[in-house]
Formats: sequence, structure tokens, C-alpha cells
Amino acid sequence: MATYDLIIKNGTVVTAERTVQADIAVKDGKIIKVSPDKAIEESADRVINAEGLHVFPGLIDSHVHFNEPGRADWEGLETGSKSLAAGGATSFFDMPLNSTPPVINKENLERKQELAKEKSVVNAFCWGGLVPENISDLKALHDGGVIGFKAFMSPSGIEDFNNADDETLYKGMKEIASFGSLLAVHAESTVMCEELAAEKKAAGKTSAQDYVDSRPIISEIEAVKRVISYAELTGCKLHIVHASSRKVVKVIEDAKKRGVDVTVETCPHYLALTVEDLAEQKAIAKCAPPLRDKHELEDLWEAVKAGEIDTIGSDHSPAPADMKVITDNFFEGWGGISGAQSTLNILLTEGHFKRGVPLEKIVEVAATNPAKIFNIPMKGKIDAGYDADITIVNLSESFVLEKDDLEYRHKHSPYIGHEYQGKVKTTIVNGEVVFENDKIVAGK
Ligand SMILES: NC(=O)N[C@H]1NC(=O)NC1=O
Ligand SMILES: [Zn+2]
Repeated sequence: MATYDLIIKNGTVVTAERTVQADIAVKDGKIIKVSPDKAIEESADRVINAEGLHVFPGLIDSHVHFNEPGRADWEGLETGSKSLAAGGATSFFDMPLNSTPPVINKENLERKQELAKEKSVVNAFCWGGLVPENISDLKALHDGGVIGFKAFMSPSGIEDFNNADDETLYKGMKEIASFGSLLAVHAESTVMCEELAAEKKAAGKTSAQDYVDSRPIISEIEAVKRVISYAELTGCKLHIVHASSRKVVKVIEDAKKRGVDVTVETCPHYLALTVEDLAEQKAIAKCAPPLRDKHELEDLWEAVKAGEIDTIGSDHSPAPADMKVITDNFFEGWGGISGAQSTLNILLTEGHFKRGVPLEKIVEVAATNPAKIFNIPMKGKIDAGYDADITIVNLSESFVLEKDDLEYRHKHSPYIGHEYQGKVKTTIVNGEVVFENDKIVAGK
């Protein structure tokens, strides 16, 4: 019998701390040994020669909406997880809404957990929801294994997931703090967004820029400041999702300096696309908070480089094509971008190659920090004892993303036709190869 299940030889291994040439030995789903000094000579059932390739910890996408159960016609755990594997991600945290029933009680959580076990080709974790109706369910959700809670401060666009008013934030955060979990928040001001949208629509102003102007950066800042106040009052750990501007990040930086336990996510689309892409691609590039301008995009990259961004998650929020239609009114059509498969490509191409973001920083925000912040032990790092969640990438290879490359149920993406430097060659989940040679091989 071979000593190991798998050895990855001669690769360049990237962690959040350093990049070194090393061999990696895997057995029973775990990394047994990382050997930078000398070759691992023992036997293995399979040897992958990664000479000339980079070996990253598999990405942990802390923000996806896979819609199952109940709306699997929008995406689903199988297609969603396959798209992640194809993009070099080995774990995801599924948001509590857009699936129906939403994950706002223990029973609904268990249903999703069972489905994920059956259908996902990567590691699946669930977020629980915080809505005005479920304060008394939060503890049971926590005990059931949710990685944290998610609340919307503005309407979610989903009728069975109500947004949290200030009273809900207060009571929910007090409760969540009592058992040491965390609240993630979609932070936009309901009043500002609704009033501005009503004014625009009444004036017949419905262009891409009008939609963007109806959800301004100041509306994110107002909501972020307010929820940070509740975090200070209750001691609840807080995570702000999808900050679209460094101006929002700055508010969080200031709170961190005061000692508030708060972290911040941004998404690849705020780092790769602008309002011009929205005007051109219409609902395919529509999201909330909306895409900003080129200046904001560049500033956000500076925030990544400066270490002000804790995590980067895709906020993959797909919908069928007939919901992604805008004729000339940008207030219509589903807001949510399909991007789960492209996160690493964007970070490498737009971040590393075009703007000099170190590979270690990419690993930190897309794998190591999500594991750390959300308490997923033994993931997000390539080291002895860690789970063998690994993605092997050829940084010398470039490609143009084609529609048929997408594993999504609905093959639309604002990134089709974009050229990327750095191609995912192999994705390994718990020691098993799930993607290689441009194909999902899980279960084969
Ligand atoms: N419900 C839902 O997925 N909303 C997401 N879509 C989006 O563009 N932003 C979100 O928060
Ligand atoms: Zn989201």
C-alpha cells in the first residue's frame, strides 16, 4: 500500500505568509507534510507534477446565494458548487435567503444541510438569517452549526426574508453576542434608497447612472455607521458585506481603531466593473450596492493592498435569464451578479498582474481570513494538519472566458469575453480531485 494518497510535487506553494517551492503529501483528506527543503520520496497512489505551477489553498467563498431548496431553478447546490470548483474554490458559505424557505429556523437549516451533503462537490457551510420574526430561533441555528448570521438593513428583494429594522438589529445582536457568534450585514439605508428611487422614477429618470445614483455611497455609510453603533452597544461581532467603495471601508477602519470587532468584505465586481459596464451589460451587471466609477474601483484596490479589506467573496446571486432583462428602465430586472466561478481569475488578473497585489494577499483575503473570521478550523492554509483543500493554477496560461466554460445553471456572466491570466488546472477538496482538464470529475 502506498504511503500517501496524493503527492503534489515541484509546485510553488502560496500561503498568506510566503511563497515557496515545496512538495505536499496528502492522506485521508489531510495535508500530512509540506516539504520545502527536499523532495518527498515516499510512494503515493497519485502524483501530480506541479512544476511551473502555483499551488494555492482552495478559495473559501464566504458569500454565495445558491437558491436551493425552493428556487433551484435559479441556481442550485450542484451547479453552484461545480462552478466554484472550476474557479478554484473548495468551500462556500451559503446565504440564508434566495433559497426558500429561507434559513431562519433550525428545521430549514437542517433541510439545506442535508441537500448540501448530497449535492455539493465542495465543502458547504450555511449562514443563518436574522429577520424581525426569528430572534427566538437564533440560538438553535447557532447550535445547528451556522457559521454566522446575515441581516439586510434594506429590502432584500425576496418576499420571505424581511429586512431588519433597528429594533431587530438591537435585539438580534444582543442575542448573537450572548453566544459569541457574528452578524453579517447588507448595509444600505432603506430611507435613502427608497426616497431617491421614488424621485428618480417620478422624474422619468431610469438610466444606469440614475439607478446607481439612487443607491449612493452615503447610503452605505449611513447604514454602516448605524450598525457599528449597535455593535458597540451590544458587543456583537460584526461583518459588513459587499462594501462598494473605500469611503465605506474607511468608516470600518475607524471603528476597528476604536476597538470595535468589525470586519469588511468586498466583491470581485466592485474591483472589475464600473457603471459603464452596467450601462452596457444591463441586468447582467446589476447589483446592490451598485457598481461605482473607475476612480472608486481603483481606490478599492488600494484598500485591498493596504490590508483594509478582510475578505473577498463573490456575492454570486444568480437568476434565470428572463429575470435579467432591462429594456430602458434600470430599476427593473434582478439585482445580483453571477460571478462565483471568476473570483480567483479576477483577483489574479486585475489584482496581481495589473496592479501588483501580492499573491499572498490574495490567499489571505480569499481563503485564510474567511477560515479565521468564521471559525472554520484547519482550512484556508497549506500546512501540515490542514484539510487538503487545494487549487493548482498555471499563472503563465491566459484564456478568454467563454459562455460554455460556465458551470452555472444559467450561463450568463458579466465576465464572458474577458481575458484572464492564470488558469485553474486542478481543484482538490479534502484530498479528492474534483476538477481537472477543464472538467468536473467529482464522483467519477
Ligand atoms: N437577494 C439578493 O441576493 N441580493 C443580492 N443581490 C445583490 O445585488 N445584492 C444583494 O445583496
Ligand atoms: Zn449577497
